[in-house]
Amino acid sequence: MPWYQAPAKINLGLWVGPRDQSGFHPVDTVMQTVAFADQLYLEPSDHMLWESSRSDLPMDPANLVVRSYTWCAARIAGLPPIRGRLDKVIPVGAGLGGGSSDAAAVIRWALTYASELPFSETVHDSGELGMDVPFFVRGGTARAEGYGDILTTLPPMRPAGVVLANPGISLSTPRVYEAYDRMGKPSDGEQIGRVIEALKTGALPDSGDLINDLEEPALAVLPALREFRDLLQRTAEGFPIAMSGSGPTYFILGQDEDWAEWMARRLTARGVPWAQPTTVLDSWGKK
Ligand SMILES: C[C@@](CO)(OP(=O)(O)O)[C@H](O)COP(=O)(O)OP(=O)(O)OC[C@H]1O[C@@H](n2ccc(N)nc2=O)[C@H](O)[C@@H]1O
Ligand SMILES: Nc1ncnc2c1ncn2[C@@H]1O[C@H](COP(=O)(O)OP(=O)(O)O)[C@@H](O)[C@H]1O
Repeated sequence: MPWYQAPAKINLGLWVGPRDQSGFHPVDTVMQTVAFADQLYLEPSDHMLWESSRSDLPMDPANLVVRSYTWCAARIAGLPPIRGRLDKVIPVGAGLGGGSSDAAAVIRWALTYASELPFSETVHDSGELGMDVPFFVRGGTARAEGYGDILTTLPPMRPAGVVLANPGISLSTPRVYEAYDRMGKPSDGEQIGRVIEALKTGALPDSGDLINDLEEPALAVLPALREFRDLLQRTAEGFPIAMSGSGPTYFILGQDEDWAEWMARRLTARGVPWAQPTTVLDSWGKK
């Protein structure tokens, strides 16, 4: 099957610790894939040929899809050249992990040529391409600790509707981490355990437990985001809401797909530039 889905993710709580000697910040987060996804057409070919649906995201060596192929080719002897096309729908620089997910889709394709490569080791090492990549190779629901490379698979989250809401602006992840360095004070992190407990009982997490230690830094980098967040909170009327990753996308959780479509229409009517209804997605692609 030449089409691979590269789903977006949301962070159901994101604790961030101070930058350490590695130059990175340790994290503790629960990540969840959603059905809203980039599509990648990947098939073996006799020569390399890349295409992108977006002219501002060319398939050059800076593209995570191309970097991921190069990374795989260095590990998998005999990996054939690839004919690949990226149909990009996930907003770029949105905290939804689109680039990392695209990279992981290429790894999933490449692994079909590498039955001798230990899967867990490859998943772990793929963190070299980006902190969220190991999670996306597996997908579903997982806790990511360390620098995203210590993954604990969690039971699939209950089916739920999700609305992704973005102000139409992108945010640079390194800039948000730098703002955290200037102002950051991590939460105590206990909320992550409570999110996991809620998920295990089939409940949606409480808003109060959906902490994100990068939210205040993101608001410092993009002060206009505060007004956007307030509008979303008023419109969400008590449904769990939080910022995903380094932002600026927020997500709101509700019961099902119909609810998500209703909530997205409500947000659009109130002037939200991009409100995307979707659902949670387990690692086998079930909504
Ligand atoms: C914030 C998170 C949470 O899931 O997701 P996104 O908002 O990107 O989706 C991740 O930590 C995004 O990690 P990653 O995908 O590696 O970030 P990139 O955009 O590649 O930016 C990399 C840069 O961010 C900083 N960085 C990243 C991860 C980390 N644990 N500590 C860091 O300090 C470093 O400056 C690094 O050079
Ligand atoms: N295939 C890709 N999709 C999205 N962004 C990419 C891709 N390849 C490289 N990038 C670069 O990666 C950075 C982060 O992208 P993205 O994964 O969309 O954001 P985030 O880390 O906020 O979830 C952007 O600067 C973008 O130019």
